[in-house]
Amino acid sequence: MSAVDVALSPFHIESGYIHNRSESIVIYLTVAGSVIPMCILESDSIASVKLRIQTCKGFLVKKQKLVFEGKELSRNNSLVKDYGVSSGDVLHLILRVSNFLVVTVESAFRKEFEFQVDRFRNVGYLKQKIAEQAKGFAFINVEDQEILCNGEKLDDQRLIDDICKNRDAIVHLVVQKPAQICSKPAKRDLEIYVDSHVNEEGIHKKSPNVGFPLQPVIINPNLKFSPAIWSMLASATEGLKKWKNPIRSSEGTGGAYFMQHPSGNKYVAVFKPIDEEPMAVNNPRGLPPSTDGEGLKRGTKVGEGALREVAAYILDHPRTGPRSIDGEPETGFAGVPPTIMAKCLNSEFNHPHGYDGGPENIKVGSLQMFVKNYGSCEDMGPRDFPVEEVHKITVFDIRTANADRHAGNILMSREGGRIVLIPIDHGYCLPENKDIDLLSSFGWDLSSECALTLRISTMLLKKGASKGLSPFAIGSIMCRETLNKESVIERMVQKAYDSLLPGMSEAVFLETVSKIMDSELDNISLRLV
Ligand SMILES: Nc1ncnc2c1ncn2[C@@H]1O[C@H](COP(=O)(O)OP(=O)(O)OP(=O)(O)O)[C@@H](O)[C@H]1O
Repeated sequence: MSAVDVALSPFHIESGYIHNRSESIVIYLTVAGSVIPMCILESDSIASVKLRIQTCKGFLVKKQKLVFEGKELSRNNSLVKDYGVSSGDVLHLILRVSNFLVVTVESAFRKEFEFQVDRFRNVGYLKQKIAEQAKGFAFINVEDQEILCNGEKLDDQRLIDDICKNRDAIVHLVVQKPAQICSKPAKRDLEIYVDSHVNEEGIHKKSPNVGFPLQPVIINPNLKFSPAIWSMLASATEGLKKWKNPIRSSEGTGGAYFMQHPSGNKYVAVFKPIDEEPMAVNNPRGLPPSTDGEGLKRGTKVGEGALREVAAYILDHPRTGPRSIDGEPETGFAGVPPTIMAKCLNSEFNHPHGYDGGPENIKVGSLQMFVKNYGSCEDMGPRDFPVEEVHKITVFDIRTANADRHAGNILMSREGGRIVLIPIDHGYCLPENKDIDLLSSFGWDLSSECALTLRISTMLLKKGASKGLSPFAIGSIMCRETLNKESVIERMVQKAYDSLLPGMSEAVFLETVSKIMDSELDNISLRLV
């Protein structure tokens, strides 16, 4: 049964589940265009609600994101009532679904090989992958392959997602010529079993691509891009010219598009348009637009995600120090992939009000280099992760007060057999702290508030490390234990703010934070000994 099938039937209220009827409430889950009533208790934790969704609907807990009134219910230990959810409320369920399908190639007698393929690729691409994968035991040219489904020959342009939508699919591969080079007996007919995972996405739109060169948004004309960034831009532009359209990722809460290499064989970049961010007007996941401008996470603003993505790359200093304006070296300490601001015009982006190729259809967003990976850290236990790889990301997250780090936002790659972790998705770094927000009365505007967050986070990282605190201990200082209990860092900042006299400068404020932090960290170190 597919995700879409299960989403259509309402939840049954199991006998025995509702112990205290006075506390029970009915909420409505919206998922993949359907609305599902669900009976829960106000005292249920978010974790248990997600577990019930998994039990009743089959969506894995780790693939679920629940959103209520524009805020993600991200704290699994918090209760439904902590988030102010009450009877009759509507919760949005966002599912993170893998883009990849497992393709198994079998001969009449046994399994031959297995590989992964993106569900939004076409049959022509599947043939290329088969030719590549089959090299070890037989030589199968792309042009000699015919792929059939239910006796019908499949056109090269047909999307793989179309073939196995909502179900596993078995297609037949017929190789026209006998294999020419083979280490094992040649196979004339191979059966391909395509294992389809759930898919909540709609049908991939095929519409004409009005050519428009992808362009970097240049704010400082003195800034030079590194050769790697130019090459990413050139490949993605060439790909668009060759009608290799952007492909929307089935993962994530916003619109994220894979920009293709001109060969159509690989991705070169990920483009995230500003107007498709979570809670933005053209969000393709059906999340309602923000009513107060605040994003999915506290302290972030809708439409600033792309800027934060670019900021994350710039702030990820190389080991030698801050990157110079000529863009070199391109890799920073934590390995955030090179990211720039860009604009692009393409019909494949989400245009709910229509597409005519006019200037109003141009999208501005972050363009990040695509990193070849073997999935995210969600797909693997942490035991094999090198400690320094974990620490480099911890250091980056503490400095930028990143509000959205989870295993799904760290990709896994390999360099010479060693696991390398790549941090992605930095749309929620440098949040404005609500308490620091109060400081705007002293004349600090948005950008200086973000800068202040960065300064205080960096101060905490430096002082914490010099006092021998572990990354976990430092990270805990920045996290709230419960939804409504301020974190230790929030309390320190509040204390400094309370002791400020009108008219005092930012330098004096930071000096006060520094003193408070020293004494708090000494206490924490003593408690940990
Ligand atoms: N630089 C990259 N290289 C390779 N794949 C990437 C890269 N950036 C993003 N992706 C892929 O695209 C998917 C969607 O991106 P991402 O998670 O950043 O989107 P989002 O809408 O901001 O997500 P979220 O809901 O987690 O905030 C990711 O799951 C990942 O598989």
